[in-house]
Amino acid sequence: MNTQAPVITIDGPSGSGKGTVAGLLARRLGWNLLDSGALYRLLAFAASNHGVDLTNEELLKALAAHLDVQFLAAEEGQLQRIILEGDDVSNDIRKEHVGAGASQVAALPAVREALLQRQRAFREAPGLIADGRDMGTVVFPDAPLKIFLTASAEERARRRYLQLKAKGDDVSLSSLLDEIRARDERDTQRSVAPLKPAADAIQLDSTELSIEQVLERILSEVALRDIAG
Ligand SMILES: Nc1ncnc2c1ncn2[C@@H]1O[C@H](COP(=O)(O)OP(=O)(O)OP(=O)(O)O)[C@@H](O)[C@H]1O
Ligand SMILES: Nc1ccn([C@H]2C[C@H](O)[C@@H](COP(=O)(O)O)O2)c(=O)n1
Repeated sequence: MNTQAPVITIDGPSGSGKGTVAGLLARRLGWNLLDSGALYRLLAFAASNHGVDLTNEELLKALAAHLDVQFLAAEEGQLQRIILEGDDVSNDIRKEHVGAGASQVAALPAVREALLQRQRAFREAPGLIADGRDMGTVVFPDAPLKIFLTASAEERARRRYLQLKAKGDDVSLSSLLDEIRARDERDTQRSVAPLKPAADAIQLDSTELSIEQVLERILSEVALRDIAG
C-alpha cells in the first residue's frame, strides 16, 4: 500500500490548459500545487541573467541544483507568485521566449536529473496536483490519477494569443502557432522524458471544452477513485 500523499498528474502540450486546471483543482481540493514548467522557465530565465549559454549542460546543471526559488501560495482569485533570488518574476517567466528557452534546457538530461528531487519534494499531505510534461511518466509514476490534456495546436495558439493580448503584449497569431508547433516538436521528440501520455493516463481533448467542463471531468475521475478523502 502506498502511504505517500496522493498525486494527480496533468501533462500535456503548451496551451492545453494544464496550469489553469491544475490551479483550480488544487484550490478545490485544498491540495498542494507543482507547476513543473515554472522550474524549467526559472532555469532558462536565471541562465540568461547570469550569462549562461542554454546549451552549457554542466553550468545549467549547477544552476538548477542551486536555484534560489520560492513559490508563494495564491491568494483567492490570484495566481501563485514565484520569487527568484528575491525578485518576483511571476510575469517575466511567462514570456514566450522564456518558454522557448525552457523547452531548450529541458532537453538536457543533467538538467532534468538536477530538478527531479526538487519536484518530488512537493508531494506533501493532503495531496499534490502536478502539471507538466513528464509528471505521470517519470516524476510521479505511481500517481493514482493521471490526466493527459490536449487541444489542437490552432486552439492552443488562439488561447495564448488572447492571454498575451489581454496582458498588453504585442503578438501575432501566426507566429504563436509557429512557436507552439516548434515547442511541441522539441518536447515530444527529445530523447529524455519526452512529452507523451503515461500508459495509464486518461486522455482529455479540451479543444471544444470550457475550463469548467475540463475541471468537472477531472473531478468526476477523482470521485470515482475516491482519492481525495
Ligand atoms: N478549455 C479552455 N477553454 C478556453 N480557454 C482555455 C481553456 N483552458 C485554458 N484556457 C486558456 O488558455 C490559456 C493557456 O492556458 P494554460 O496556461 O493553463 O495552459 P498550459 O497548458 O498550462 O500552458 P503552458 O504549458 O505553456 O504553461 C489561458 O489563458 C487559459 O485561460
Ligand atoms: N515537466 C516538464 C515541464 C516543462 N517542461 C519544459 C517543456 C516546456 O516547453 C517548458 C515550459 O513549460 P510550460 O511552463 O510551458 O508548461 O518546460 C518539461 O520538459 N517538463
